Amino acid sequence: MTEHFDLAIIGTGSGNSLVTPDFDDKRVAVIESGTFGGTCLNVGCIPTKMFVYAAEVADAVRGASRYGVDAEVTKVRWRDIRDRIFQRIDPIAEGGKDYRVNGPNTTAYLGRARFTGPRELTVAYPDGRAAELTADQVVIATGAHALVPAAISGAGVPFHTSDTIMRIEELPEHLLVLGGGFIAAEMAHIFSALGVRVTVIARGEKLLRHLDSEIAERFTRLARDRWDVHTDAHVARARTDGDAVVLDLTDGTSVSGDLLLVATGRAPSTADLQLDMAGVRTHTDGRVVVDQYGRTGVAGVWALGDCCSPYQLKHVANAEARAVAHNLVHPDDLRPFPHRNVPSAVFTAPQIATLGLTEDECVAQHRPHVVKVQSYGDTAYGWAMEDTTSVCKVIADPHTGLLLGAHVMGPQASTLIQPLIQAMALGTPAPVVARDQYWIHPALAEVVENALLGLDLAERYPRSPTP
Ligand SMILES: Cc1cc2nc3c(=O)[nH]c(=O)nc-3n(C[C@H](O)[C@H](O)[C@H](O)COP(=O)(O)OP(=O)(O)OC[C@H]3O[C@@H](n4cnc5c(N)ncnc54)[C@H](O)[C@@H]3O)c2cc1C
Ligand SMILES: NC(=O)c1ccc[n+]([C@@H]2O[C@H](COP(=O)([O-])OP(=O)(O)OC[C@H]3O[C@@H](n4cnc5c(N)ncnc54)[C@H](O)[C@@H]3O)[C@@H](O)[C@H]2O)c1
Repeated sequence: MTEHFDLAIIGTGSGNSLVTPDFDDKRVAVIESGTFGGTCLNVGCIPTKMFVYAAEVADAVRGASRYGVDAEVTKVRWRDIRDRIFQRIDPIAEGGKDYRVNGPNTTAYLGRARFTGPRELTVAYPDGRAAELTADQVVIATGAHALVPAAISGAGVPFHTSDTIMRIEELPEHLLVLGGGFIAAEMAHIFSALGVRVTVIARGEKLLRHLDSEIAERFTRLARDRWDVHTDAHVARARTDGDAVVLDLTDGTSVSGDLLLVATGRAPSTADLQLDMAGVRTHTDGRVVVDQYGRTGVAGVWALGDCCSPYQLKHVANAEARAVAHNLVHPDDLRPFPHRNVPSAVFTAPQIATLGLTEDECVAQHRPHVVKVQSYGDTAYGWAMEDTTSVCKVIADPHTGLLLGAHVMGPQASTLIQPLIQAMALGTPAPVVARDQYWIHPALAEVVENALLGLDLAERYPRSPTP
């Protein structure tokens, strides 16, 4: 029997938040083929950052003697670290599922959805059964999944992705990380801080190539001190040698380790949705085509998050979900996806946060710009930390004083960048941000204050009256 709903949501990551009070007296189908709560909660942002915290504690202990405090890491209890994390997360996912299964206005379909018509779906259950449903409105929120290059998947070698590596039973001695992006940098940090030897194999000439090139270069230099980093490296063949996984590289060298993590990007999970049956179009990379409001072009069919977004970031997926939640019930007052000035952070060591244009992009776009690179080490808190490598780089328009970009690499970068995110969001000129508020002395935030004051803009912005 085909059931009919007011709203059907495919995917319970950010999609789960669409069941707002607006639907209290409506019928909502929530469809999930994996673990309730999606990537961020189960295999993404949250567990990785809980591991990162443990990694930072271990690194702090190792670096303590610099401050005259002798300490050492005598043991890493991997299973305890792992279990602290998942014993907290797993019940949340389970509770989220129960809430939808037993919700007064929700029906949970725990299987894989595909379209059979514009607002018609089949859900295939793991036991082979299937259910049919229709809905007035359907939201595609199916996220993305790890991409594994054919050189690995076709070779029959054992490998992990970020979906599985956080639940392993024992730490390896030597981890190979294929990729040079977000996940590679975060996982290399976690595992090396926990005592694992790490080799990173990246096809670019530097790690984290999406960053401002000065930051990426500085980071790659620091990474080489901690990990065995192979750049410009391409896998010709993957094989096993006893218990070891071996990657033969095209330059004739080989790397070998006892565990392989593949972190080579994530593709939108849209291939098996039969979107053509609904008339929903996709980009060549598989992302659902949507307009600025999340509309697919097929009446009543929407999309949000990693399955359609140019940003694979949870704060963006959540912001898109807030827009779609509004748009579903306000067809005459649509809210756009907030895609301007999207910040991100890589929780590696050192932490990196980024916002807006890179210096290279300013040059390429012929944007007049001024730049200041402020070292943490030139501020009082930086002295306390004995910091020699961390920086806050700000880029501004010399005519308006408005920030064009900000790039912070060092401790607390993801927090330090927040006043710069606010300045860009609110359109506040850099000198105004720097001068028209207090900066607590001698807090680390003085790095940001000094970066802004160091921009060559001062003449245009005389000090405003004391607030
Ligand atoms: C290791 C890792 C670390 C990350 N760290 C961060 C971070 O620190 N900060 C940050 O901003 N972002 C981070 N991200 C990215 C972030 O997790 C994603 O951008 C975000 O979770 C995407 O949310 P979503 O709702 O679009 O998709 P998801 O959360 O992936 O939800 C999609 C859901 O749809 C389900 N599904 C898929 N297809 C079907 C189908 N056909 N039928 C039924 N259900 C289906 C899936 O099982 C999944 O549960 C990280 C990602 C990873 C992998
Ligand atoms: N802190 C965060 O916000 C955070 C953390 C993790 C993941 N994420 C999100 O998840 C996405 C996926 O992460 P990711 O690290 O897998 O992707 P990524 O795009 O950040 O990096 C992919 C890396 O793999 C390399 N690569 C791609 N194809 C390859 C191939 N065939 N062979 C060898 N190398 C190849 C790329 O050159 C790049 O270095 C990120 O783009 C990010 O949006 C965010």
